[in-house]
Amino acid sequence: MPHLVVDYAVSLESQLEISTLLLSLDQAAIESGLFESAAVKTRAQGFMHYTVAGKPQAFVHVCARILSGRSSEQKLLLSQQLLGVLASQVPGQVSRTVEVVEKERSCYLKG
Ligand SMILES: O=C(O)C/C(=C\C=C(/O)C(=O)O)C(=O)O
Repeated sequence: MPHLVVDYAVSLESQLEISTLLLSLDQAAIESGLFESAAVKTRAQGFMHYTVAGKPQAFVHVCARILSGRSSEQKLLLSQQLLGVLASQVPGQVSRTVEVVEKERSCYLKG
């Protein structure tokens, strides 16, 4: 399954419902047209200690772990759609970042 793994500053929990954010990211991944809706997995982990540029600024980072073989354009579109969710749902002075990481198709196993 494509895995959407969200790291975030726990301070955001006072302004943001993380479960809602995960549902929106899940929806954006499906709308990218790259995945079966049943395949997308999301999870989030809050961090208490963090810095951005040496300051304790809040952050949210999404790592999309997808099977290898998509084009650069497809991966960029996915990143843009996920970042759009962060831009619309995460308020304030927050570092918002997205990356796409490929899982090697030949050794991705399911049990
Ligand atoms: O294997 C599948 O087709 C579905 C799947 C993972 C798919 C991706 O990660 C992807 O399409 O990038 C799965 O784990 O079942």
